[in-house]
Amino acid sequence: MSLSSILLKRSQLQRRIIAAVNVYGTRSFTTTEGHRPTIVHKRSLDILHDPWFNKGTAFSMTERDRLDLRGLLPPNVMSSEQQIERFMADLKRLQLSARDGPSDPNNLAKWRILNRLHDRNETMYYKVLIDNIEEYAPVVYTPTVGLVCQNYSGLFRRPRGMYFSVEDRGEMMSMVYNWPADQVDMIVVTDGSRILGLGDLGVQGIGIAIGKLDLYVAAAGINPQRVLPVMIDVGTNNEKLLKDPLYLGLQEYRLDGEEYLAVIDEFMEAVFTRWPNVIVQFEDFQSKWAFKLLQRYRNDYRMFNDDVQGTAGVALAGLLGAVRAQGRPMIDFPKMKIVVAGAGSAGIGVLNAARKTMARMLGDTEVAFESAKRQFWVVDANGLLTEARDNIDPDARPFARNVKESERQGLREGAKLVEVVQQVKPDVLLGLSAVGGLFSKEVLEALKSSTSTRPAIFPMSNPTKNAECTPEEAFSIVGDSIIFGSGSPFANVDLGNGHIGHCNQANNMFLFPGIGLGTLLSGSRIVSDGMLQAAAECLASYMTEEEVLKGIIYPSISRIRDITKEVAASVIKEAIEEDLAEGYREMDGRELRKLNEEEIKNFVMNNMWIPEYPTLVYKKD
Ligand SMILES: NC(=O)C1=CN([C@@H]2O[C@H](COP(=O)(O)OP(=O)(O)OC[C@H]3O[C@@H](n4cnc5c(N)ncnc54)[C@H](O)[C@@H]3O)[C@@H](O)[C@H]2O)C=CC1
Ligand SMILES: CC(=O)C(=O)O
Ligand SMILES: [Mg+2]
Repeated sequence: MSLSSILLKRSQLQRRIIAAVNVYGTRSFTTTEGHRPTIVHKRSLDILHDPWFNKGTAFSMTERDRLDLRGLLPPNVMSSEQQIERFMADLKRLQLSARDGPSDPNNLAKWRILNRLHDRNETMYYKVLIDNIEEYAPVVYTPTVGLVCQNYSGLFRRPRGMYFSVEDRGEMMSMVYNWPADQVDMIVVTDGSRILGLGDLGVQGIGIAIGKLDLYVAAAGINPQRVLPVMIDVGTNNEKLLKDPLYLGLQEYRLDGEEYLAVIDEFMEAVFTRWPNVIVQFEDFQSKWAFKLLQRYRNDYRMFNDDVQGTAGVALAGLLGAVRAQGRPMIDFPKMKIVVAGAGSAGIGVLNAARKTMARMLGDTEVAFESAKRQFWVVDANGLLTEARDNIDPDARPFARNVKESERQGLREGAKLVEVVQQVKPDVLLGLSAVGGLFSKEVLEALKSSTSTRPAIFPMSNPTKNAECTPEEAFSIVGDSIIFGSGSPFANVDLGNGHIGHCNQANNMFLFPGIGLGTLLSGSRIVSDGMLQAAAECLASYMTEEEVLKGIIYPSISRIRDITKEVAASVIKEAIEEDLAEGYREMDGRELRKLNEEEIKNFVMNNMWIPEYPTLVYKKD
């Protein structure tokens, strides 16, 4: 369509609006409704990106179908009045200070500025992000992404990603074609049911999928044109959102049981039909579904669950780092006593991975596997988990302590965290409970009697406010020699004696980009346990002895591209060893098998997207 005809169409539209205003006096810009339609020569995202034609969330369902917009907007259709109310509420909120975490009160304002750049110029956005990753990862990712999700109704401007809702049942197979890209490498999908430690945020959880994919681009060099954030809106059980007139999602209770599964099945079938080589990362699904969906799909689709599997690998690397930091060999790992607070998708994932690793180190026998579980004490919302507990969650059952053994240790079913720490004197206290401040003064005091020379404290819950303790609390109460790793970033602590207390970031961001990239480039049809184990081992051995002895057990985020390259190469190597590697593009499985370790790393690096402007030329269709 020529520029002059666009301008003509626009001036026609303008005239019609003016005429409508003249006829109806004070009526708003929706007065074109019911009149002769405006002919547009665009569809899909092109309409949403055109300020003249875009109506955002006000596109009716029939218009969405007519214009190939289905799935490109949150499901709740809003009136123009509601849109303005939402905009004004957000504008007013700007006047309140957007405080998030102790370190930076302006993070939400920074997010808005970065988000506007993201909408205008993706290359520049990613260049800014990559070049300043240490400063802006906490803005596009945890902790600020949590605040963004909580305020998403107000922050929503230009849609990003796809929304599949209950209302789309039976339509998903065709809807996926509304997405403009013929190639999609990476999807991050959430149903919004457990966003970080913030609970059920419904459709607003799309922010977490966007934030994770930002790291896929920044860390793994996945081409931003080939990523797709997805929100599956099956309702919400968040009472506040159910009553909020400005909420963008479906205002009904969450679907459950077979009906829920049918929606996720339909989504998986649709995306793998259009993009057979895509990798789907499941993110922030409530535990109840996280494990079930993983078991349901992992043998048939290229998918993994980041909270269960990515977190497990990162925690395992931290646990092994804690052994090394004591100057002990890694093989001492099976002797560690570990208290885990939180038995949800993340906690159970960590427990399973750590137990398996211990068993492998002890000879990989049934007996070793059985005895390894005795190294763990699990405390959830109901206290210490023992076999005396009613209705134990099947995924947690293997870690329930024997009642008699516990009594001998002075512990009973439901014992408080502080009692468990007092009696067990653990080497490691790890939190995945989502309860801010759970590692209270009393708990940390109790940890002073740890039998370890360097107790490790991992308050891994996100965002910052949900961390089980701060580094200041941990170092000041337990002592200068501790190892500290938190899910969200904290600044190092000045210990006041010329020494620095190092704050590691124990976050799955060090693994998921490499797992995704390695799977993509290996061409494996599944993400195997071996590939995940290889990723974790690579991270565990990445730090030098000297760094580890200083308490630095994870890399700085400024090295995230390098660690991601290493992790991806390990994943590819393992896929080759397991005979799963089918290759990527011109590098088919046979060629891939010929590469040595260095060549695999070069192959990975050469396939990482870098933010540079390409030269553009125009060619008529
Ligand atoms: N650092 C990282 O890379 C990651 C951190 N996480 C964080 O882990 C947290 C938990 O995630 P999920 O396991 O998926 O959540 P979840 O809701 O499935 O599990 C939470 C668990 O904590 C327990 N809990 C609640 N109150 C407790 C208390 N007072 N004492 C001890 N345990 C208590 C619950 O019983 C439940 O077992 C979230 O904050 C999330 O942000 C999750 C994945 C990765
Ligand atoms: C980091 C992450 O995946 C979470 O907190 O859920
Ligand atoms: Mg997560």
